[in-house]
Amino acid sequence: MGSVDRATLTRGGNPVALAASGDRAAGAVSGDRTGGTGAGIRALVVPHEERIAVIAEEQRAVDHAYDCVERRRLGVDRIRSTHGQEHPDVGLPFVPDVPPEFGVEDDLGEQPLVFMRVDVADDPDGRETWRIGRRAVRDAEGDLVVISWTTEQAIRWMKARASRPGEIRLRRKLRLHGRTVTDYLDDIRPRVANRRLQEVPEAVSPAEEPPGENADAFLLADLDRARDGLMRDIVETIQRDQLDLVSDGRPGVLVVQGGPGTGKTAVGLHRVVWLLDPTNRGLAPDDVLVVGPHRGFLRYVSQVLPRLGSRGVATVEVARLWDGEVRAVDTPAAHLVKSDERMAEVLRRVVESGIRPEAPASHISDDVFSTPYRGAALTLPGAEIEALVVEARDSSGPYLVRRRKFVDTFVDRLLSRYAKALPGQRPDGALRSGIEKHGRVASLINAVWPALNAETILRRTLNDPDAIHAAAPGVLTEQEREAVLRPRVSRASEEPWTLDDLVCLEELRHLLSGDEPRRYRHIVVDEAQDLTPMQARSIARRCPGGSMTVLGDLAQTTGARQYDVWGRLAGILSGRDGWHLAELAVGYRVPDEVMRFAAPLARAVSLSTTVPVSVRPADETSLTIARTGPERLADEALARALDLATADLERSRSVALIAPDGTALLEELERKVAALQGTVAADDVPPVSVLPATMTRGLEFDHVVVVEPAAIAGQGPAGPRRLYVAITRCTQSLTVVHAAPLPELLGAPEAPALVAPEEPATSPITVQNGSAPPVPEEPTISPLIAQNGSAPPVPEEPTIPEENTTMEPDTPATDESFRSFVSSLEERVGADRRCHVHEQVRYRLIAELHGARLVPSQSPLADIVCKGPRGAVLYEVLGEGGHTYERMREAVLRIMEVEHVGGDRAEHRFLVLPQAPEPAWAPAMLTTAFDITTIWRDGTGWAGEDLATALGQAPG
Ligand SMILES: Nc1ncnc2c1ncn2[C@@H]1O[C@H](COP(=O)(O)OP(=O)(O)OP(=O)(O)O)[C@@H](O)[C@H]1O
Repeated sequence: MGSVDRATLTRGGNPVALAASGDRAAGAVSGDRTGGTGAGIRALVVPHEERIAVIAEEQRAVDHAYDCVERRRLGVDRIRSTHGQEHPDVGLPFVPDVPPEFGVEDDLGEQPLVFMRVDVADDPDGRETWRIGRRAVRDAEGDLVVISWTTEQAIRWMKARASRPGEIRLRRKLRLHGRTVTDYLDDIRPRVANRRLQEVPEAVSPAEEPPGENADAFLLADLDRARDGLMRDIVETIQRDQLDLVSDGRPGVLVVQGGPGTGKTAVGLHRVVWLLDPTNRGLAPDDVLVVGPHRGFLRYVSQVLPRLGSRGVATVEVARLWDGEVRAVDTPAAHLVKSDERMAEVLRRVVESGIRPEAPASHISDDVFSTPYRGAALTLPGAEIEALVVEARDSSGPYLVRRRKFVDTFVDRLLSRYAKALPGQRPDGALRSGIEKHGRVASLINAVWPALNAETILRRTLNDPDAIHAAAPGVLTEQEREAVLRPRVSRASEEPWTLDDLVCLEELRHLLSGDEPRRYRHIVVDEAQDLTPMQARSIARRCPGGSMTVLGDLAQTTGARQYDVWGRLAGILSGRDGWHLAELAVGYRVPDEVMRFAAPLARAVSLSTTVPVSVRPADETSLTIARTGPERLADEALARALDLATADLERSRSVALIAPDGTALLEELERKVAALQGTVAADDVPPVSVLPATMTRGLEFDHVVVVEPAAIAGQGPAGPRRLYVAITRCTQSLTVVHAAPLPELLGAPEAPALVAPEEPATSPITVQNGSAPPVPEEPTISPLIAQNGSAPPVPEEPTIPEENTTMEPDTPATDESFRSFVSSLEERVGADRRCHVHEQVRYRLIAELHGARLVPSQSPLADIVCKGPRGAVLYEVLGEGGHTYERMREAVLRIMEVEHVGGDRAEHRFLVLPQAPEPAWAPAMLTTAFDITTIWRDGTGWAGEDLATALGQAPG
């Protein structure tokens, strides 16, 4: 037997590495590092020559694919040259798979053309082996050599589970460096062991692996690569749940909720490519619009679509969707009113109030409008004019279209009376037009139905208290009306238009003339949690078909407005096909340690969202908290950023310094970095960016240094959410440098397990270089963090109201043993809550109960208690692996202990499991024996007995 290169581990039944050649990919694999359960470990020993032979075979196939590309390129060049300079591309439509702008190699950049091989049994096309790549490639006979990853067939194969491979006999992931195959990984293999492979029988659970559990060596290596400030596509390592959303074929709006780094942006961009594929929706590039939060974000994602072969898709920064220049910023109060969809009603009323059916007295005498005109009179009774106005007003259509209707009928009536009075006159177009332009006629028209423009109306609404007060009754409160008023400026050109004003102006143009902005067949909106309702209305107008992909995270809202659930925004955005919500729950960016550090803050800022489980292995260098004096903040942060930027000798690592917006600290950092960059040659400039916290949405860096988080969190109601965004931008490490105490939800100063009050926390800066003054009063850094940078255990969640806790413990203070019992129980409950799965399930249920308009609460002992329409309910939640009978029995005991301490028994008691129980008879057993009911997570919903009671639904 040949030499052994690498063993393969399986997680959840999937082999995760095979025969890697000692590079980082395979080196990254271990059951522990990927957080796996260790179940089903299969050792697979691959002889060296076997590996060489496989790589050689794959290399031949890859070379052939590139040869075909080259052949096609020559063919295209030939066609172009035969059609002359003027119409070089006229014959190209007849060449299969030619991208709109030919040049596959250039489009791909460094990305490999081919990344997967699939062998199938009983293939209807009569072939056994297929290769999947970023583009389709055909050979000289027109046969497919590589199929595009976007085809239905490729997606089905990429999504297949190792435990249910279907027709797949072999699925081989390929790793290439340029055009060279360097490695491969077979994650579905022939069932019959190859005679050259020796397989140790596996003990694999047939249960499907939870999301993220199939993280393989290629994925982990990919996540570890240095970030150069530009996003890359993820087709080679895309995960099943992500691919499901990319290829979701349902009509309507698809809302993708997901915590930081769960791949929402990646999913949105890959979905665009999927939609453009002629075998899927076949949209043209200019049918699609991608809306991003800011220019930096658009730059960051700019390479992804071209690399995937999709050029010509418009991308736009959200604020640029509306015509006009933003000259000012609204006060928070004005912003909240003007961006609310009630503003659309106010504007509608302002516009309609322009129509005044009763002609003013100056135009009417003796109830008749009459004016001399070329030897006769133009006359019409006032009542008739009023009827014409009312009729046009009550018809459908925009203001100016209805005005035209009125003008036409009014002039027609004048004309016909006039023609009768002067029989020699021909009622032709010239006469008609003359009558319409006649001064008194035009003046009456303008008096009853003025020709308005959007700017004039909005200025009046915002400057004139009478206008807004007249339009707002029943829609805006007195205070809200006051909030939008601003002093009048004398010239329209000086009006301080804000972004919300520009959105209102578009709404007004729509009301006035029916003006439609450019329309698209599909719109992707990223960071959509920050859209205002008025912006959402306007975006919906751009997509009358209601086909959109809406990506966001409610916990990352950085604007003044926060949505508890997606329903409100999605309802505005969607059309007749409605909307669907999907959630991504696995994080691919942020290291586990940093995510845990951020988790309490995430839960505090949005109860309804799931904190992602990080697929990136824990690493004790991922998190550093450092305290220094206020005068040294900038220097200390910069020193740390530079250290990080230059620490990795093998590759350049990107670093972001994130500071509170609009502060002297931010300016100081910007100045210092600019000065530094001015002093070194371009090649030596460390890749350090300085960013205000509000400009970090959607971005990522290898290392992030967040400076003075308390100041970020303190910047208005959105501050804590901005801080959450800032601390979740890193792929390698987060450093927090602070002078002020850390915000409670980060440092958790009062969490007893973390703080040793008698021991002043030591700043690592002080310890390391002695440069910072000691800060003896520092109460916020846990010794745990200061010593090893690891994240604290998740502290007790303080945000859920405690009222309604019918089973609040009532400890008899005199009974020492009872107290010890209670504290041991609390400890066990606390330990459970440090399990991600436990907390995911628990918060999901809490969100569900809030959705049912109940007020769930928790205590140090009870996971959830809730007074529902069917009485008080106590829930005991189980974490990872909690679906076994043994764990369920333990949980029953826990319920009894909790009730014993509370001295009360709930009317309903539920066990809440993360997945379906095994064995299936367990719930019935527990109901019969203990009167405890079991429910569990089932995909994105719930299953089990008596769900109506469990989910707080009213009887009947
Ligand atoms: N399946 C995957 N394989 C490799 N990398 C992935 C995968 N999924 C996501 N990533 C990487 O994780 C990082 C985060 O992805 P992305 O920016 O799409 O997340 P997000 O959910 O939009 O994050 P945020 O909400 O913080 O903006 C990116 O570097 C992306 O390339």
